[in-house]
Amino acid sequence: MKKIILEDGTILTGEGFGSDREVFGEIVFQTGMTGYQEVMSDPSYCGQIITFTYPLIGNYGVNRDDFETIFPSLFGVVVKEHCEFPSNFRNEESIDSFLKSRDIPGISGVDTRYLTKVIRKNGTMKAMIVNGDRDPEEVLKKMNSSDLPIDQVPRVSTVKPYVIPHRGERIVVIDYGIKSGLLRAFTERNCHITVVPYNTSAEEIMRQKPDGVFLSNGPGDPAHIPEATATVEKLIGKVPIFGVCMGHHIIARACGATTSKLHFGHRGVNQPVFDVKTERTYMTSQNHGYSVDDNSIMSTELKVTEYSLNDRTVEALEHTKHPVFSVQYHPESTPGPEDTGHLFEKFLNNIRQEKGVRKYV
Ligand SMILES: NC(=O)CC[C@H](N)C(=O)O
Repeated sequence: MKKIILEDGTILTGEGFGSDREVFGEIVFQTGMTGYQEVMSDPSYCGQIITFTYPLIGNYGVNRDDFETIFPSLFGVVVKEHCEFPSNFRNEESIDSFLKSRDIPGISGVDTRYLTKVIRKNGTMKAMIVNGDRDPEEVLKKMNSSDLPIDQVPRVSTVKPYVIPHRGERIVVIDYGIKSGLLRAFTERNCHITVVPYNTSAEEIMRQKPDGVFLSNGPGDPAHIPEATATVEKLIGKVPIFGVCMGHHIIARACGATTSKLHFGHRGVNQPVFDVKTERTYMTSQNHGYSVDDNSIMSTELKVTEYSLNDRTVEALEHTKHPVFSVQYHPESTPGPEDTGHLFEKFLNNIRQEKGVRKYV
């Protein structure tokens, strides 16, 4: 028997699966009905324990193709039921065996509907998955005196630069914890990619003579990587820039806007966003716990171009003077809808316009 114990005193019991280790992290919920493999391997979940709201997880197994990173960094998994005998032509292993091999603990048999309501009401918070015989009072005491990690980006960013060669546009990707899906979006478009660590200087980036700079997704609070903001501040006006999720936060902060923590975040694959110029609604894939403060945009050179239809939070920004834009959501999907894949073409168009070359069609 295992227990999941929340900072607010909520205790739920279940059966352990995956690694047998005890774990401490931030409890969040994810509402996607499919895509658990991509979610479990998305580096933006580093430091978090994910509650899947869909009641059956693992039914189509885990395959070799759908990983978003080689070394998953999420801290734990909470499910209603995990499937022990997956069935799919791509299936290679069960999520139990996958989580065991990566030393990530899970707990099943939990009333995830109730747990999600608790998180929705009280916000994301500290939590521990522990063995059933542990004294909850002791666990709570330990939890209250421990801090959640703040070094997630250094943990998941690449340590050394690497190149994915191609003949197309030369893109420097700043890696705050990049998903493979984003790299694939660029390689599919024949871009020559140089991936650099999160703390690479603006001078070093410009030395690569990039046609454009892409700022990736990544875990944790953007305020914890001030060096990234300082770098992007220097790059704005020198080169076209596109940012996604953490990259969106960094662009906002580099332009003088502020970011803050959401009560329970957006994590799922059917998050509607509204484009104020075209009046179109897009379904998007999202995974974030922070957002850009709308009222901080007025005093910057940015404008808000899209809003969330769920809670009116800022979903996209555009610079009014330079070819710099960003989105809060994931245009690469994986998992989720592909409504906004055209944003990669928009970035390449910005690059070609800067270079005076014909438009990308
Ligand atoms: N997916 C992301 O890049 C998430 C950005 C940031 N870590 C947040 O939680 O808001």
